[in-house]
Amino acid sequence: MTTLAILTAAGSGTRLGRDLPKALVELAGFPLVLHAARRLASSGVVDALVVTCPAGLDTAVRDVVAQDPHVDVPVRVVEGGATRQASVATGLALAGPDDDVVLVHDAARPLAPPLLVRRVAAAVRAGHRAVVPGLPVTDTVKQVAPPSPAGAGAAGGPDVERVVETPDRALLRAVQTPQGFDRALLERAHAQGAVRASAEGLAATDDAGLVEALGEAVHVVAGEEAAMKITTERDLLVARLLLEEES
Ligand SMILES: Nc1ccn([C@@H]2O[C@H](COP(=O)(O)OP(=O)(O)OP(=O)(O)O)[C@@H](O)[C@H]2O)c(=O)n1
Ligand SMILES: C[C@](O)(CO)[C@H](O)COP(=O)(O)O
Repeated sequence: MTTLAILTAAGSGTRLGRDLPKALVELAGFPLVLHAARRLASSGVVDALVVTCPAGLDTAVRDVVAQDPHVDVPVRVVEGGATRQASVATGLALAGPDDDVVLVHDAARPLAPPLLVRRVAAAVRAGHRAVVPGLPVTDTVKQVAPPSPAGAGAAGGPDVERVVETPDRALLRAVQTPQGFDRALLERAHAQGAVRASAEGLAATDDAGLVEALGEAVHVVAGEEAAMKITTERDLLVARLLLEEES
C-alpha cells in the first residue's frame, strides 16, 4: 500500500500580487512549489506526487519539480481547477490502485518540515482516517454577524461589524497542511461536496471540511510554525527568516 501526495499549486496568488502564479514565486532562489515538493519527498513516507498547476503551465511546473534531484519520487503534473477544492479533486482522480493514503499539501506552505509530513501520515496509518496539523490560536477570536444587505457603513459612519460570539480559544486550532486521509474517505468527501467546487464562495477551504460535512471524524495533530502559509509579501519575508534560522 502506498501514499500519494497531492501538491496544490494551481492558484494565481492574487493576494501576493506578483505577475506570476504564487507557486512559481522564488524564495531563496527556488520556487515555492519546489521547496514544498522537496520536503514532501524527503519525508520518506511519500511514494508519488501529483502537482496541480495553473492552466498552460504544466511544462514549466514539470521542469521545475520532476527534474529536481532532491525530488526522488515519481511526479505527475495536472492542470488544476477554478478553486482549490476543484484542483484537489483533479489530482485525486489520478490516484493509483495501490494508493490507500492521500496527503494534500499546499505549495503555499513551502517550508512544512518532513517531520510534519511523517507525523500526519503516521496518524492516518495508525487508523485516524482524516488528520490535520493544527496550532493553538493566540489571538482572541470574535465571530461577527454576516454583512447586512445595506452594508455596515451605510449610515455614513466607519465600517463596523457586530460581534455575535467569542469562542473559547483554548478549543481553537489554526490548521495547516499537509492534511492526511484514508483515500476512500477523501474520495467520498470530494464526491459528496463536488457541487461546491466551482465557485470560491462555496468551495471548502480545506479538505478536512469536506470530511466534516459527511459527518465523519477529523483529528488534529500538532502543527509546526514552519508550515506557515504564504499569502502576502510579509509572509515571504517571514519565510526567508525561517529559512535562515533553519540553515
Ligand atoms: N484554483 C486553485 C486555487 C488554489 N490552489 C492552491 O491551493 C493552495 C492554497 O491557496 P491560496 O493560498 O489561496 O493560493 P492562491 O489561490 O494562489 O492565492 P490567492 O487566493 O491570493 O489568489 C495554494 O498552494 C494554491 O496554489 C490550487 O491548486 N487551485
Ligand atoms: C488548506 C489551508 O491551507 C488550511 O489552512 C487553507 O485553508 C488554504 O486557504 P486559502 O485561502 O486557499 O489560502
